[in-house]
Amino acid sequence: MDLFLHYLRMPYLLDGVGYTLLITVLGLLGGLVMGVVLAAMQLSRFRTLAIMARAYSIIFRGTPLILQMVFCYNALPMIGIKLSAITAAGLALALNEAPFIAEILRSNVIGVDRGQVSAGQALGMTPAAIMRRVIAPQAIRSMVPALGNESVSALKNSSLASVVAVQELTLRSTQLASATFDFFSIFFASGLMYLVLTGAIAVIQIVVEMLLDLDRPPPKEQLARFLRALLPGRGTPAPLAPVTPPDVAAEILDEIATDPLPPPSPRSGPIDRAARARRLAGNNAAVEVKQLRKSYGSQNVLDGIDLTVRAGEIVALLGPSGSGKSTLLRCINRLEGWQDGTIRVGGRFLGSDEDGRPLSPRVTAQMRASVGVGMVFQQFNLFGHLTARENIAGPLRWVQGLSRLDADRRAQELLDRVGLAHRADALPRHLSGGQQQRVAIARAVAPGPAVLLLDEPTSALDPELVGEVLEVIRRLAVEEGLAMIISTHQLRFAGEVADRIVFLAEGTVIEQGPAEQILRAPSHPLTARFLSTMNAE
Ligand SMILES: Nc1ncnc2c1ncn2[C@@H]1O[C@H](COP(=O)(O)OP(=O)(O)OP(=O)(O)O)[C@@H](O)[C@H]1O
Repeated sequence: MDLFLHYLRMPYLLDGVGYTLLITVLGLLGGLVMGVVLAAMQLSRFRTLAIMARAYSIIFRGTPLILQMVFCYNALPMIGIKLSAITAAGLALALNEAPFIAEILRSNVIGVDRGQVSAGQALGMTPAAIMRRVIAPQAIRSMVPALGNESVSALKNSSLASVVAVQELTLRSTQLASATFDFFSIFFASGLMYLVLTGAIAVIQIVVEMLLDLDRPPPKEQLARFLRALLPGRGTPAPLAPVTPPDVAAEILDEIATDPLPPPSPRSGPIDRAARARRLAGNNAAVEVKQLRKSYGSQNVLDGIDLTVRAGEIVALLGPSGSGKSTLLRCINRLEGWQDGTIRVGGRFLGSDEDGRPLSPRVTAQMRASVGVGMVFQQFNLFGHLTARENIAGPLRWVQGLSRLDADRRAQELLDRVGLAHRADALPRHLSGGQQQRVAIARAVAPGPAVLLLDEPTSALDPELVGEVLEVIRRLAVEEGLAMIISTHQLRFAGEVADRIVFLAEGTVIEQGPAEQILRAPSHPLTARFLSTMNAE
């Protein structure tokens, strides 16, 4: 035991720990920088960059680290690059770690829900803003455990630096053991030193995970949890965690509790359809679709669509599943490209110049914001790491440039109008589907768009939640006089709010006209069949 303690304190071995740490840090930092570059190359739109990054990964993941160390130390001098043993070992470790770290980064980036990316685009966020505000914060949270693993593995791999005579812990332990024949005590002591280092990495990982935990309890509770994690089974026994965490309980209570909408504004009342139609006829076109053709491979999805929606007009898109309603809405917002035809929103070609040449994603995003087109998605697509308030206020700051105070004020006002002021600090996953969609509608309306596109906003909801969402659409969009194109299967709602119904089948408009007329007396047999099926359900 004395010998073991003696080796534990021995400066010769402790210096070895220093070298081990130095190589590990060099390898991890270098690997992280190169990993970010490799991941960016693989995710880039340029195929050549992606292929180069992939080739690098194949080479450096597929060859042993020990060979890479020898190569950096012994072969590089032949082409005039002479490195010290420590630098060569650090470089080799970095070159080897880079593809592994790149894969961790890449898989976590592509793992972020694509719907949130579409929502960011629809809000006018540039690709860089989406990466910084939406993807990175969520990807970083989920990559911490894998990076923790990678750090431990790098620390252990640093022992291979002994092959180029770096005086790290393993080399010094073996040298000492060969000289003293005290194998057991020396290797036991150096093993414990490695354990302390990997334990430190585990502690750092726990702390980072706790700091990034979105459901983080107050700091006091956090400290207690940290101590419990550090000292399992020591000290006062921790009270049993409640079976139902407070947030989940709040969520369940919230589902049960009614959160009534505020009373409707005095503006809502019976509509004089004829007067409204006359007024709308004189308005400018908010959306103009001409001869739009879109196909996925050999499948024609939109086949020569013509559609004009005037400012303030509400158009309901009806049609069987697969008729192309969502695709049409996504094309209007330039979330999709198309093969032929033109689309103007607010008189401008969204995403292309006057000659039809496509603009960059960044310029398209800025155009979306300046034209004023918002979108509500079937799957809500709220940013999962942000509270209800931040989901609304964030884009107002990042895209519209509002101050934090003004953005928060506007978000709170809208949450109030959709009856969710009391849930402003809740994360999307703690809200019911109906509540999430109400926040999503408030978020789309917040910048004051001229055109609002709604892609089956109630079809992912349980029947009892549909009514509250339709009521919010009525209050926030209909009463505000936005031009609206809503794809829906809610015939009654369409009849109540839409000025016009456009019926789509197999990518073509087969019938359109005043909502009342289409719903009461459709002229096309396909429309009639669709309506009778829907009414029967
Ligand atoms: N990214 C895609 N790749 C290939 N095919 C697609 C893609 N998106 C849509 N489609 C196809 O295009 C057609 C139209 O789809 P779309 O979602 O626009 O229809 P929809 O009328 O909105 O249907 P639903 O009411 O079920 O949502 C479908 O046949 C669908 O399979």
